[in-house]
Amino acid sequence: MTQVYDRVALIGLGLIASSMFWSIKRGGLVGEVTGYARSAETRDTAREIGLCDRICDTAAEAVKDADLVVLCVPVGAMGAVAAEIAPHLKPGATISDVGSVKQSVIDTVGPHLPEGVHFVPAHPLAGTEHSGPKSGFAELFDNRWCLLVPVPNSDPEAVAKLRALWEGIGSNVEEMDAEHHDLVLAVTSHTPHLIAYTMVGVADDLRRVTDSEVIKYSAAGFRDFTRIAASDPTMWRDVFLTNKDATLEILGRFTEELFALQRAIRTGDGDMLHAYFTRTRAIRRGILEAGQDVDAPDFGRGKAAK
Ligand SMILES: NC(=O)C1=CN([C@@H]2O[C@H](COP(=O)(O)OP(=O)(O)OC[C@H]3O[C@@H](n4cnc5c(N)ncnc54)[C@H](O)[C@@H]3O)[C@@H](O)[C@H]2O)C=CC1
Ligand SMILES: O=C(O)C(=O)Cc1ccc(O)cc1
Repeated sequence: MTQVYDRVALIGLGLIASSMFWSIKRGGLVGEVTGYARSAETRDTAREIGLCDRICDTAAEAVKDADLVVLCVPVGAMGAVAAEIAPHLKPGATISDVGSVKQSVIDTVGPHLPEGVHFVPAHPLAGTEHSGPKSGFAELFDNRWCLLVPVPNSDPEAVAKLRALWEGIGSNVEEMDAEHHDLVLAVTSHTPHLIAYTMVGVADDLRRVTDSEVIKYSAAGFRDFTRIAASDPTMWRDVFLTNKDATLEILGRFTEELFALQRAIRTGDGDMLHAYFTRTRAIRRGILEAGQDVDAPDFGRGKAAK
């Protein structure tokens, strides 16, 4: 595979940054990858496991001379990290991110960036419930979507290079505007996570069902909820605080539908329930016929998947 960038800096060394590093290495896509994490413990762990070609003790040192800087921290921390690194960015460098919400990143990172630095926000639609520098693996992004969300003045050449990197990493790349991205993700990822958190909370509150019974008798649906509800609390707090409007919009629609189903159960309206479940079954079958494997444990699997 051909090299896309000479030097890339990864800021925040968790699941996404570590997976990016291993897949960049697998593909020989970058000359040198530097890394920075704010905690000394994370930097030590990264050095121990060979994560990044060089781990730096300051963000300034990590981004110095980097052609691409990728912010891999929770969405709520993006602005502060951008302010810290901005004075040290190389003129002509590209700055990107992997945050799950895009308008907030554009609003909080954009104002800190100096003239001559290209800003191309991005979001890989792949992840797990695990976090930290040891949780990454090279195959995470294979055949998954990565959405690029260029800002109005994003340089087309900078966008094309970032696209080449994500394609080299194994993803299918598409471009989308931030508002649309945040609404789509509220439907496909953010609200489902909130529902999983709620369902696990409800089971935990049910004193009649002991923990061991919940685990012993949990069928696949509830198990999937517990996996999703084990996701990183800081990351998901930030997702809901920053994608507030779209999540509330989808949640409003969700509760309306839930009340309609609740009413059908109370009144014994079997026809309504049957018609509803027939419609939702057709949606899933439609997804499968379109060639998308929705059995994957996460949302947003790419077209090329089996
Ligand atoms: N976990 C997932 O499934 C996915 C996550 N994302 C996005 O990727 C980004 C990173 O997520 P993960 O790698 O999963 O998280 P993680 O929790 O594994 O790693 C986050 C890293 O950021 C650092 N960090 C946290 N707060 C910070 C702050 N205030 N200043 C500087 N560094 C800070 C942490 O120490 C850690 O090194 C988030 O914005 C998330 O929304 C995107 C796709 C999937
Ligand atoms: O683990 C799962 O089920 C996921 O949904 C992974 C995920 C989490 C957050 C994202 O922004 C994108 C993908």
